[in-house]
Amino acid sequence: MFALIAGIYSSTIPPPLVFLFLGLDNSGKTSALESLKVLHKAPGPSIPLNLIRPTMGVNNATFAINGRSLTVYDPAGRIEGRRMWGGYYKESHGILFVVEGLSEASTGARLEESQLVFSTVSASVPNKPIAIFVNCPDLERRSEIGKLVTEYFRVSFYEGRVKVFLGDVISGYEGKKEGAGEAIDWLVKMEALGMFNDGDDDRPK
Ligand SMILES: Nc1nc2c(ncn2[C@@H]2O[C@H](COP(=O)(O)OP(=O)(O)OP(=O)(O)O)[C@@H](O)[C@H]2O)c(=O)[nH]1
Ligand SMILES: [Mg+2]
Repeated sequence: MFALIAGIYSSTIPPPLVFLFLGLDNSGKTSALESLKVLHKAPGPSIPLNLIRPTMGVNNATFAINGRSLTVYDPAGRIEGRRMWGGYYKESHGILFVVEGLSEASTGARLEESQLVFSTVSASVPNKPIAIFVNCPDLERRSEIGKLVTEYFRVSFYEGRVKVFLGDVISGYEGKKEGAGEAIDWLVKMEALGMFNDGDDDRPK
């Protein structure tokens, strides 16, 4: 009887959504994750911004947004770490791609490398939503850098599958839904609407 009730109960609870945080090393993936844990009151401690170190391997966290449970994987962004990214594509419902929007990092080789990595990721997951979070603490230059990334990453080419969000991670730590917070809400909404669902049967529904 207990097994029957437990079975009925578990069949009414949707499995967690899975989101993958990608982007170059030092772009702010782990900071974004930790700020989202604060914003959404995730169980357990969150790491303060000044104690976050480069990721070796993969971080993960599970928390809820509007009652829907979600799991985030946050792998290392270094070149060696990028090799493991592909192992998470299939089970992911969407991707949050972080671009470092510091003035000096948003031009030249770093932006070029970020765009190249982004285009490889978007080609590898052709039917899943990708939120680009431009992590730009410089409020005055934020919209200019956001426009630059939008054009350079050819966001309009993706016809709604890719969307840019501007902000920094401090706002999440302060409980404000801006940048990464809005990006993750958009990913949840895209999944709820069944947008860009590639019908991958192995992925949790
Ligand atoms: N002040 C400030 N510092 C930030 C912000 N975002 C990231 N940082 C800092 O930037 C550094 C790199 O951030 P991480 O979150 O470790 O970057 P990552 O993308 O996870 O890097 P890897 O783990 O190496 O792939 C950390 O020292 C953060 O404290 C921000 O919005 N404001
Ligand atoms: Mg990290």
